Amino acid sequence: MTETFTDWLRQRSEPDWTAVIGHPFTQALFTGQVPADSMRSYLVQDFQFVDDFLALLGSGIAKADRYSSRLAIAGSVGVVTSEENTYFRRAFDALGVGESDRVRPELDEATVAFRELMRDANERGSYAEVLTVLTVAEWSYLEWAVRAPDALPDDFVHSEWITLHNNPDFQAWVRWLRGELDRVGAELDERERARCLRLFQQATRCELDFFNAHWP
Ligand SMILES: Cc1ncc(C[n+]2csc(CCO)c2C)c(N)n1
Repeated sequence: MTETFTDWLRQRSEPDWTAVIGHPFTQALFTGQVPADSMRSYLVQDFQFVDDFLALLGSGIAKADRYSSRLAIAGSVGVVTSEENTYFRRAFDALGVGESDRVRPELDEATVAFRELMRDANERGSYAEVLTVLTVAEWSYLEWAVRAPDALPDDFVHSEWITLHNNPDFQAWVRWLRGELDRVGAELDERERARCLRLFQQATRCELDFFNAHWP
């Protein structure tokens, strides 16, 4: 049996990985039972997270080793800057989020930690390291979202946050990201693989802390 690089990374990031993809915040989301205050603080912080994530996608485009990879990453940039963006605006309107919390909220500790990890990968990381952080963020979100039941909550703030992360285009993007990291990972030496593993574990921990920060 051949284990892929991304399987290897995930297996060594337990128990945190499983804690992220079955987090009570996501369970409550499935039934529309995340309290409005938690949903508001989570989305306000996540909007700031997405800003750094977008910068990291740019770093991936710059560092990619071939044209087809740059194109694939550029395609996902379009998603972050269109659909994702209107979701945040509409959700902020529905939740009564004021202008300052949309533009420059006070950042939680968990948001700052994640931002620092992403900025570090952006400024100093190799292509493989950038892909590692992107893969944790996208793959973990796909994994919780595909666990959603068929019947979604009525409130779009809850239901669209689920469908943004389990729709076929998003699944294809995560499949591409994993395949890309598997391809690049196969060429790495032991030291570089170990660096990716450390980053994968740290990013998974950041995901867990991010949910925990908005869950009582
Ligand atoms: C803490 C946190 N981790 C991961 C994601 C997932 N994610 C980050 S940017 C983006 C846009 C699509 O590529 C998606 C789905 C998130 N939103 N918040």
